[in-house]
Amino acid sequence: MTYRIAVLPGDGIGPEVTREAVRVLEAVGAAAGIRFEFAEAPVGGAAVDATGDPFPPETEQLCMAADAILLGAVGGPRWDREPVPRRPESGLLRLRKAVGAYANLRPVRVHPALAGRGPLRPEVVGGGVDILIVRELTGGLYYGERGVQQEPFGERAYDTMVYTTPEIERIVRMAFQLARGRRRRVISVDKSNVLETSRLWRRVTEAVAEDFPDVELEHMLVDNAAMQLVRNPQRFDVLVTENTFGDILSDLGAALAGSLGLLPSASLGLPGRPPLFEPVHGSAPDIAGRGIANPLGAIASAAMMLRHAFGLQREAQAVEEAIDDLLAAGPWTPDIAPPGAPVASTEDVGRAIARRVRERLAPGPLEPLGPVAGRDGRGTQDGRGSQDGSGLAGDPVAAVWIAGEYGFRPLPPDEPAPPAAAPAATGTVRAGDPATGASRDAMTPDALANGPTAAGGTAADTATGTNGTATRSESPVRTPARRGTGAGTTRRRARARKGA
Ligand SMILES: NC(=O)c1ccc[n+]([C@@H]2O[C@H](COP(=O)([O-])OP(=O)(O)OC[C@H]3O[C@@H](n4cnc5c(N)ncnc54)[C@H](O)[C@@H]3O)[C@@H](O)[C@H]2O)c1
Ligand SMILES: CC(C)[C@H](C(=O)O)[C@@H](O)C(=O)O
Ligand SMILES: [Mg+2]
Repeated sequence: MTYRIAVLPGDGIGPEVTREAVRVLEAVGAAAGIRFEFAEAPVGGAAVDATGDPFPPETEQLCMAADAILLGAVGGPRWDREPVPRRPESGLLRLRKAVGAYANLRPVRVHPALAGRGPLRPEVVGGGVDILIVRELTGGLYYGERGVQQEPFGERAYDTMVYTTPEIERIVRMAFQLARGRRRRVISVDKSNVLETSRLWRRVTEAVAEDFPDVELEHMLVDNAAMQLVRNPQRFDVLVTENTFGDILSDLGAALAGSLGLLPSASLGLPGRPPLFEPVHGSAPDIAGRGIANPLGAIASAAMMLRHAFGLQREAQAVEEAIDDLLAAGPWTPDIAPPGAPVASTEDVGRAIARRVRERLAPGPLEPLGPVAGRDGRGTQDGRGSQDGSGLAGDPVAAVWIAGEYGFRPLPPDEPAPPAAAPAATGTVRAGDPATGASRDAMTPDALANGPTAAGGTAADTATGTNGTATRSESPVRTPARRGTGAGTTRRRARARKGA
């Protein structure tokens, strides 16, 4: 089995951290006998310089032919005055849209060794902060109509935030599914005291929650959420929110973790499209070229790729454990080094992780890895997919995604995950995989992106049954029995377990 990885290093520290992530993947491949095929292409400012386009067609083709995409970062002052189509960030937004990467998972954990090293007191961030930010990534302000107009008094600029029921439903549903593999708490963050999109967000979230009586739902206004994340981060398990709020709150999460350089992300998307993995940070022009960027966010993103794109649980766990070891014992880049400790380079850290990964995955008698629960609450006893060997059922993310491939129909709480792919060796969990029998056309990107159809239906009307044949079904979003609580309130709703 060969896994094809499109590598888009991008700008600034992007190439520096991506190099180390690739080094670690190569170590995984060599130690575990897995073949990764890397193909590099420019994106962002580098692509503007090379071709005049921040997301050139050749890069798009490479991405579409890949099993997964690893991206560094884009942007920098050099391109800040470029017109919008030539801005590096436009390239990233086009890439995310092209692969339909609507679900951006940004885990925020505070490693015990770093609890006192960030800006917050150890008593605030110690004691097990483990948050999964689920950020909607292909809608909202980022993709709404925008413009600048000349007026007699000067200029008038506008951006618009648009969300449709299906766009909200699919991301919220994924958040609930993910919560089931964790502490079963969802905090949905919005601004429903002001924004119409947020009021729709709340209504749809309430409706989706009806299908998850075993998961506790709380709504929180985004301004309060920012404060609560700093005051009491242990309170959060899964935080689901729209695009802009998720962008801002995840950088705040980085301050909890100790450094922006630590945070990884996985962006999962539409059937038949490759998922995207990138650190949360940007191109960090202030430290670019100095070899001191922290590569752990990029390396942890590679670990998420192993798990979510390829179903390689054991290998992902080996990388994550190597990161944990290193956070405790060093070497550390300057952003996380304890006072007085020698500081290491980006490359030193990458090499140290690669060495630890090789040791962990070396052939020979292995120590039992034990349950993997912890990081996102995923994993199984054998550390490689589900215990029945299906390779997917033990992984809530994969299961959710598969559910999505079948048309984002409601997955009733007690219903087992849909048929899983053949054993982990079959690799990718994307739809269209012959192993799953799923149709690549299970749900068209247009239907998902555009929401309600002219006929008044929703994208869910074209849902596809588990046998891969097209069926018509009602919209999975029901009219909520109870509406959101309206302006300015935060409400907690605890639900009893079904049948309990
Ligand atoms: N996904 C992306 O590609 C992405 C994300 C954010 C920002 N950007 C772009 O990056 C450029 C710079 O933006 P910014 O300065 O606001 O944000 P940034 O994330 O690049 O940097 C913010 C701060 O965090 C530090 N930092 C970031 N990554 C680090 C790492 N790996 N190790 C150590 N320190 C790290 C930087 O030195 C800086 O002080 C802009 O052009 C922006 O648009 C791109
Ligand atoms: C560079 C920018 C477009 C991007 C975003 O806002 O999504 C970045 O801030 C991120 O968090 O990935
Ligand atoms: Mg950001």
